Amino acid sequence: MVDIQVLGGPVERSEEILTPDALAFLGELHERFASRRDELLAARGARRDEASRTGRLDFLESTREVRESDWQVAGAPADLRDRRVEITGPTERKMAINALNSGAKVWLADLEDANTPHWENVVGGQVNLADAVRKTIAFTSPEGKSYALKGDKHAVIVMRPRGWHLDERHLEINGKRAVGALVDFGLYFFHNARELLNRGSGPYFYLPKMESHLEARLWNDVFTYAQEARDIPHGTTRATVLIETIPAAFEMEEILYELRDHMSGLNAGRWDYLFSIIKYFRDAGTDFVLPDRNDVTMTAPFMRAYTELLVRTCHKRGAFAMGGMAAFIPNRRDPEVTEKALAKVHDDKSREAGDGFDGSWVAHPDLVPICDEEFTNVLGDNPNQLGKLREDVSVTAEQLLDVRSTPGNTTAAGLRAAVDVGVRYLASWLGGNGAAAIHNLMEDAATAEISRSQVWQWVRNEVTLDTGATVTADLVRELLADVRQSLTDVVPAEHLAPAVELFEQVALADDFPDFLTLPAYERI
Ligand SMILES: CC(=O)SCCNC(=O)CCNC(=O)[C@H](O)C(C)(C)COP(=O)(O)OP(=O)(O)OC[C@H]1O[C@@H](n2cnc3c(N)ncnc32)[C@H](O)[C@@H]1OP(=O)(O)O
Ligand SMILES: O=CC(=O)O
Ligand SMILES: [Mg+2]
Repeated sequence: MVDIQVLGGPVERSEEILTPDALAFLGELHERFASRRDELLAARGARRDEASRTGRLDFLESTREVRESDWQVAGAPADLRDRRVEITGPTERKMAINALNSGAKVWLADLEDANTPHWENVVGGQVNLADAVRKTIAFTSPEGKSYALKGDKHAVIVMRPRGWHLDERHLEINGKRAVGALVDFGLYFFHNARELLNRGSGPYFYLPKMESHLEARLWNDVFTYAQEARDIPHGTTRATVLIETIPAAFEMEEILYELRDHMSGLNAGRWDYLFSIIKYFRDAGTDFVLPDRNDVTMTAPFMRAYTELLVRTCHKRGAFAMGGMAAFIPNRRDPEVTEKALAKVHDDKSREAGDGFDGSWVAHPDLVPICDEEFTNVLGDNPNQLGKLREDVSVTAEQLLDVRSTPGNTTAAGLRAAVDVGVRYLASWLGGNGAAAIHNLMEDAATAEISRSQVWQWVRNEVTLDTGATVTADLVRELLADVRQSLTDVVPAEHLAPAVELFEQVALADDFPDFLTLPAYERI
């Protein structure tokens, strides 16, 4: 008998989500899969240490057969054949309605990078998703503005659960914290899979931050079990996997293969990818030092290698290739900011469409028409460009790892920006907002990881700035004090002090903390 304890406080309508049957389903998932999750997390560390020591990663010899044999992933379900524009965002009620009404083909309903896993967000997000699936979702803002779904065409919901590394401490299963990914997946699947199928859609997921095909195999086994247990036809659950860690870039084909019955595509999650490179090669010396974050664009040679390989690999296997997030966001009160953001997003989406991606992401409803236009320019009447095989592309391990050729500078302004943005974002995250507009850019857990890991990397490598100063822990502490002072009237006091402490912890610890959300979670 599985012992399940709900330790989280009351959340409105939680009794509709945390039903005895739903909790029993979570218990079954944990009995079958939680220990495998633990083993896979342990394996990550060993591989990372080796890569960090040698500065090398390569395609796996043990899976050569998978790369060289002939196979295809399952065909796309009808409502995922055209994914030219996808809007991402947290599952907060008003934003959920705005996303569904935005004109995007897909809403990536995010319980991950854009979400603080406060218990209210975890359970409240599931309430909102259940209403969104049933199209009953409505909301009245404190100012009295009413929100409801408009018309009869809404974005298809693709939910993103937490990555494998995060636990859910408000649920204990057999005396241990629950696995965040299984909680998010399990509750959504339990309450919505059948309903979605009855409505001509299905339980669709974005799967984040995986580091190997064995982690994809675990997801595939979870899907297979969940379908059997809930009497849902095999293969109706679908995954789009984010290739957003450097080891996963070496296992794209293997990941597609593991999930082939449930596969929808791969996505180029550029922000976590950059973070992962810093993390993986943290002790591999100056060859992996990245310049200022703003200098690292998608045209850097190693980023071109990654995205080109992703399109080539997906289309060879019949899977969708999905583009990533340009962080520039419009500001309805500032036309100049908006004009700049629209131009940047045009460029980004135009390059992705030209490269062969089948669609891409935007962070804001006002960007939906830009992405739509750029993809429609290339797709015309076709729903996707799976037929564009990109046989011209051939990418080597050296090209994927060629960080050294990235043009850019390491500047004092870049260092200060990393500290400033990192602290502001952590304060927002602690306050319950996992996505925030900061200096006209979208910031979320992935971009914040870059800020803090870049500071860590520059200290570790004693990087010289444009001013001639060397980056040291003391210099960063001085900056942190200065940034803290400058934010006293900007950031609520209750979040500022913990955000500063947390930033210092994740940017200056001797041993690189794996994820900033791990220590941050202990503070909420
Ligand atoms: C690296 C990655 O993983 S990227 C994916 C994860 N990140 C995300 O999903 C971030 C998504 N974007 C957002 O969360 C938001 O756009 C933010 C936080 C960056 C900016 O939000 P705001 O400051 O509220 O923007 P703004 O004031 O311009 O919003 C205008 C309207 O658009 C809505 N809106 C803005 N972004 C979104 C969105 N992504 N989805 C739905 N509605 C949105 C707002 O709710 C607001 O609605 P209202 O007029 O009815 O009040
Ligand atoms: O999840 C997306 C990313 O860029 O990270
Ligand atoms: Mg990410």
